[in-house]
Amino acid sequence: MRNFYAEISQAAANGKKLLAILIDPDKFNEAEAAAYLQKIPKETTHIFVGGSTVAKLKTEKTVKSIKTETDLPVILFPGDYSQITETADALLFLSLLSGRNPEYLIEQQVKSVDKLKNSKLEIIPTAYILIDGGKECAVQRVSGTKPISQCQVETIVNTALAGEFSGKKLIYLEAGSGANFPVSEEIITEVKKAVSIPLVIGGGIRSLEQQEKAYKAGADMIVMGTQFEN
Ligand SMILES: CC(C)=CCC/C(C)=C/CC/C(C)=C/CC/C(C)=C/COP(=O)(O)OP(=O)(O)O
Ligand SMILES: O=P(O)(O)OC[C@@H](O)CO
Ligand SMILES: [Mg+2]
Repeated sequence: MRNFYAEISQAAANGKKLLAILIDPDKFNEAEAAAYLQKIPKETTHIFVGGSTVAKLKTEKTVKSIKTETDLPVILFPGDYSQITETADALLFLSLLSGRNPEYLIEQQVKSVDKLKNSKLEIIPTAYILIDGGKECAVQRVSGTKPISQCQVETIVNTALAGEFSGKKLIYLEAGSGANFPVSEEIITEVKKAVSIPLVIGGGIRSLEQQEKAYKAGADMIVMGTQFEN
C-alpha cells in the first residue's frame, strides 16, 4: 500500500518540489471534473480537497468525481471534521497552532475519532499556522483566531518547532485563501532552517514567479487554490 507521507518526505529529502492544487468543494462542479483537471498545471503532484465551510456530503461527491478522472493522490484538507470521507487517500490532521481556540487545537480532532478509528485513511499530523496575508481570511473568521504578523518571524519559527516537538509530520504555513500577499521568503527560509519535517506553503500564490520564490526559499510543497477557481 502507498504511504503518501513517506512519498512527500522522500521528495522533500531529494529536493523534488511538490505542487498541490486545492479544490474547494463548495465551488466545484462534479460534472466538470475532467475539464478542471485539464486546466491545472501538468506539474501538479497532489490534489487537496477542503474548505473552511462545506455543505454536508459535498466533499465526498467532489472526491469521487476527481478520483474517476485522475490517479493523483487526493488529500483531505478539512476546515471541519464533518468533511472527512473514506473516499480520499489521506487526511491532513490539522491543528491550528497559531491560534488559541481549543476547538481547532483539539476539539475538532476528538470529534473526528469516531469516523477515523476504523478508517483506512492515512492520517498526517499537521501543524497548521495562520500568517497574516493582508486581509481577513476564511480560516480567521471560522476559527475566531488571529493570524501571526509576518513581522513576528521568531514566533512563527517557534510555533513551527513546537509543532515538530509535538510530533507533527508536516508544517503548513498559511497566508489564507486569496491572500493579498503570500508568506514571505524570509519566513519560509527561517522555518525551513529550523525544522526537519516537510514544509508546505499556501495562500495568495498566483504566479510562476511567486512559486519559484517560495520553492527557492525552502518550500517543499506549494498549495494553490484560488488561481484555478472559475
Ligand atoms: C483534523 C480535523 C478533524 C479537522 C480540522 C479542523 C481544523 C483544525 C481546521 C483548521 C482551521 C480551518 C478552518 C481550516 C480551513 C482550511 C481550508 C480548507 C481553507 C481554505 O479555505 P476556503 O474555503 O478556500 O476559503 P475561501 O472560501 O475564503 O476561499
Ligand atoms: O486559494 P489560495 O490563495 O491559492 O490559497 C491556497 C490555500 O493555502 C488556502 O488554504
Ligand atoms: Mg478558497
